[in-house]
Amino acid sequence: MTEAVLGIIGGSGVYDIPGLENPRWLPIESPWGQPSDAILFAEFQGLKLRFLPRHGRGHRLAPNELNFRANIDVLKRAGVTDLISISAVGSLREHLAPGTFVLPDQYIDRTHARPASFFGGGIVGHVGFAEPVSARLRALVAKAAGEAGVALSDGGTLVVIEGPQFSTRAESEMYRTLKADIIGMTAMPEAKLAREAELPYATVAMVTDYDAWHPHHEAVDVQAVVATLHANRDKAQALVSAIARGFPRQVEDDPARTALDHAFMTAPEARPSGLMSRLDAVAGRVLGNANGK
Ligand SMILES: CSC[C@H]1O[C@H](OP(=O)(O)O)[C@H](O)[C@@H]1O
Ligand SMILES: Nc1ncnc2[nH]cnc12
Repeated sequence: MTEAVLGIIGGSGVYDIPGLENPRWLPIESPWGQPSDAILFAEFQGLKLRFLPRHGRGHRLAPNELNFRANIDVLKRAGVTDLISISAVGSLREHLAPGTFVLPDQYIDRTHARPASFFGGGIVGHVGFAEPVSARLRALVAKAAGEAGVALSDGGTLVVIEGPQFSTRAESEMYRTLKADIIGMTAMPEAKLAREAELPYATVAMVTDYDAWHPHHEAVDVQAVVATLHANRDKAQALVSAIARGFPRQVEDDPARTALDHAFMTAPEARPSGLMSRLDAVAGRVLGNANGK
């Protein structure tokens, strides 16, 4: 049996997790460049937790400046076995009012200027992504929300835009016609890279605004987002605590853990050794490590 290590990526407004045991911020180096910040190592009732503030402490990095590959790589190096990501999102549906939590089960990727894969440059790999969210993690989060008394809408499609600007009204209306339910700027390529790193992944989204489509609500601005984040801070913390309390202490089966079993096209003898060592944390299980293990 392997011990579970829960990774949490904190989004806008979430730069720390209070109430953890033995917290220590440890910088971790990555061959993929600079991650957003050091990782907060801690425990919670016997569960190992690793927390990374996506935009860095003090919110120094814009969504389009994030080094998503380094972030996923360092979380994997920190021993994370399961990854829950927290995001502030806009609502594209009347019934998803600000303050609502949503657990999307699908994404639409509208980002276009971010490195979105660990593979390429001599090692070609393709992972399946039809079901981008771990159904097991979603069920755990939904159960935790029930226990914490936090209302949560389970399922839905999150469209991810490049940002950092919010959408035009026409774009916002177009995303509604694409059947997207919520809109954000960071779940892609994060979710893709988590899958390539064989990490089960789920987004916990908190609705902060009605984006730009709603006839009776002002178009989104940062002030509105921050106000909703502050007003719902206690709920968000209660949800995170309940997730950690109920999280299994041992690793459970998940299809994401074997995502790389049949992913690589490149013949073993054609794989560049420099790239193999760069992939040691992400894909060492199937590629072997730099020492040829
Ligand atoms: C401050 S609103 C825009 C900003 O908030 C969201 O970030 P995160 O997903 O990290 O919570 C959104 O994606 C944008 O980056
Ligand atoms: N309306 C919106 N669009 C994109 N990202 C967001 N994050 C919070 N609200 C958002």
